[in-house]
Amino acid sequence: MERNERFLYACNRAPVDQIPVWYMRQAGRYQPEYRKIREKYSLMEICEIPDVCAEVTLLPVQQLGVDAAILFSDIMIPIKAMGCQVDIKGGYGPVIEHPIRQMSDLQKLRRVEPEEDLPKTLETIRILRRELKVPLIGFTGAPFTLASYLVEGGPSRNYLKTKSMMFSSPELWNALMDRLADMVITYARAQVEAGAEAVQMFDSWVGSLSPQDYRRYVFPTMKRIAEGLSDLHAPLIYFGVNTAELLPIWRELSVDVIGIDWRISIPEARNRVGSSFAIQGNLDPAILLAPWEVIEERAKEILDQGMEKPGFIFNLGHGVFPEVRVETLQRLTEFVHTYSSNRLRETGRMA
Ligand SMILES: O=C(O)CCc1c2[nH]c(c1CC(=O)O)Cc1[nH]c(c(CC(=O)O)c1CCC(=O)O)Cc1[nH]c(c(CC(=O)O)c1CCC(=O)O)Cc1[nH]c(c(CCC(=O)O)c1CC(=O)O)C2
Repeated sequence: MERNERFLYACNRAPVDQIPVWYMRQAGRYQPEYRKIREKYSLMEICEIPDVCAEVTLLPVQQLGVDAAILFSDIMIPIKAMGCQVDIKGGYGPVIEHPIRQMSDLQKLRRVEPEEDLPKTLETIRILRRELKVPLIGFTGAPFTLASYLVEGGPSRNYLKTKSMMFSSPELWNALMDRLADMVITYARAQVEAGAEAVQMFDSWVGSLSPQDYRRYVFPTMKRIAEGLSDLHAPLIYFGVNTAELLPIWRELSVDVIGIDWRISIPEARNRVGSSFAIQGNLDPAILLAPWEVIEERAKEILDQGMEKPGFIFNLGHGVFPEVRVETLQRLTEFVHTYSSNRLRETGRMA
């Protein structure tokens, strides 16, 4: 089986000869080469220069030998394209100059026309499609997580302003979610048309909601997005942090892959979502700072559980920390491939 096939086979729950692996934030600050590029350009500038953005995206594919590339971008890039002033402050995160707090603020978020509003992103994808030997994953933030930045004005611990809007002004909340959902659908589709072969929706902070509130305030929007993208010929991955209690609801969404963090085991995640999804995850990224023996033991555990059923993609439970060494991820990638191909062969489950 070719290196370029494994990731998409696993997304579709088809048997593979070794477990595919990629890492959230696989291009970024932990790489000396990225830090060097950042001396010259800001994150936003990298995303605006297709050659540089493609180079940054390609770097971990060449360096680590992962089975998929993820477009180098940020969840806030399309928000900027919607006309909202966004700045990304180093070591802090996205900052919104005029947060969305009332109905009239929604005018700041116009409908996106990707070919006009995000031409550099689409051009980057077209370059990557020509240069990559593995599939390219496009991505977008999901409405709750995007709304949390838009309403809070920046990163938050408790999402108090976001939840206040949700609970106290449901009409405004629904209008905001609707507008973001339209963007997600249009943007995901444009990325696939430009050459992305899968799309991951980052709902990083949705685990801050109870299952009842997720059901009431977020699920209808996610259902509309998943249905709106059901004709996309590219697997849809839905990821969030701390979502163990939400998985029984995610079961009702027509996505292909569910991304989980380290707070739930793979067998338990499979119990909760059922057998019609592939699973992606879920090494605690903090473990990458531990001695290799610890990393290997945990990776083995995850692979043994993941390989129990077809449809498993090795990843972290969240993004790579800037403190991680490149060599650690190189060694881990090699380990995932060799250990899983040996085990799949021994157990007769190899494609
Ligand atoms: O804590 C917060 O709320 C702010 C987080 C933050 C965001 N952009 C940011 C920061 C500052 C920072 O990472 O230090 C700013 C940001 N985005 C990114 C980087 C590069 C890096 O982490 O070293 C950085 C650091 C900026 C820098 O270079 O100085 C790039 C980025 N954003 C994102 C991705 C997609 C991915 O993870 O694979 C990627 C990487 C794509 C790739 O590997 O090619 C998506 C993103 N941006 C963001 C979020 C929200 C949640 C989170 O960060 O964990 C998410 C989704 C997620 O990771 O769960 C918001």
